[in-house]
Amino acid sequence: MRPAWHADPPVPPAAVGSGLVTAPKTSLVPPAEAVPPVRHPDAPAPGEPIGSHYDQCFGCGSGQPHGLQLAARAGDGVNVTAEFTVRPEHQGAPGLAHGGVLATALDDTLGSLNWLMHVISVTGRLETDFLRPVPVDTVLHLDAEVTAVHGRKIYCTATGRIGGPEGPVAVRADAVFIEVKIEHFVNNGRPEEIQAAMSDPDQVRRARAFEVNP
Ligand SMILES: CCCCC/C=C\C/C=C\C/C=C\C/C=C\CCCC(=O)SCCNC(=O)CCNC(=O)[C@H](O)C(C)(C)COP(=O)(O)OP(=O)(O)OC[C@H]1O[C@@H](n2cnc3c(N)ncnc32)[C@H](O)[C@@H]1OP(=O)(O)O
Repeated sequence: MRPAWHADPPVPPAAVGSGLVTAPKTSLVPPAEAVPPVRHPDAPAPGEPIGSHYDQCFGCGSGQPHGLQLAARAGDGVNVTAEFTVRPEHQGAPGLAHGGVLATALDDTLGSLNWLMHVISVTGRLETDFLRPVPVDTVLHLDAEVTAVHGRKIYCTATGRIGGPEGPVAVRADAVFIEVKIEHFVNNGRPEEIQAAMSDPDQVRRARAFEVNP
């Protein structure tokens, strides 16, 4: 007799309801009608630290002891640089950074481009290439830039180098971020954290920085 777990006949997969799951993926190559990004007049000056958008952010928040504590600085275009030191808590294999952690470093660096355009956006697609292993204690030198904008879609790219800011590329990513309103967070975040964020004057000031967007 066949064991109970042996399905007969094979069951077809359930229909997926979400349009996003069944829709073709947005290309990471900007369409011909895309326009170059514009540096906002109130963007941080070149070299200025950008600071964290949220102190509990796993990527850049100072309130996350196991987080990446990423420190980004504005570039002179619509670009940023950042450093991340791989710590033992970031391992995937013995002595090596976890790939997901490296993807987080790229993602968060790309997220800090929001401050250069004064647009709030979230990651829609992130495609990552892992080119070299990254040992614990390595400083990952990141840079990210917006390449084009099309409607709410922000096309951007990031690299992470090891052995110095001009060292070999260990990881890279292409991404599409999607512009959202502050309500995206207020309506979707867990109420406890949203309440705490809204009662924190520093957090409110950071969110307000995005309100004026000519
Ligand atoms: C007071 C409280 C304050 C709290 C907040 C504090 C500070 C705020 C300031 C800054 C913080 C901002 C960001 C954080 C920064 C860094 C962290 C690192 C980045 C992240 O870690 S962030 C988290 C991961 N991320 C998500 O959690 C997204 C989940 N997702 C969704 O929430 C929706 O899915 C959404 C909104 C993405 C889209 O939904 P939607 O309904 O608005 O979009 P819609 O369908 O209208 O599409 C419009 C056009 O975007 C294209 N499009 C849509 N989705 C796409 C996709 N996935 N890929 C490629 N293209 C896509 C369509 O194809 C169409 O294109 P077209 O116009 O050409 O037709």
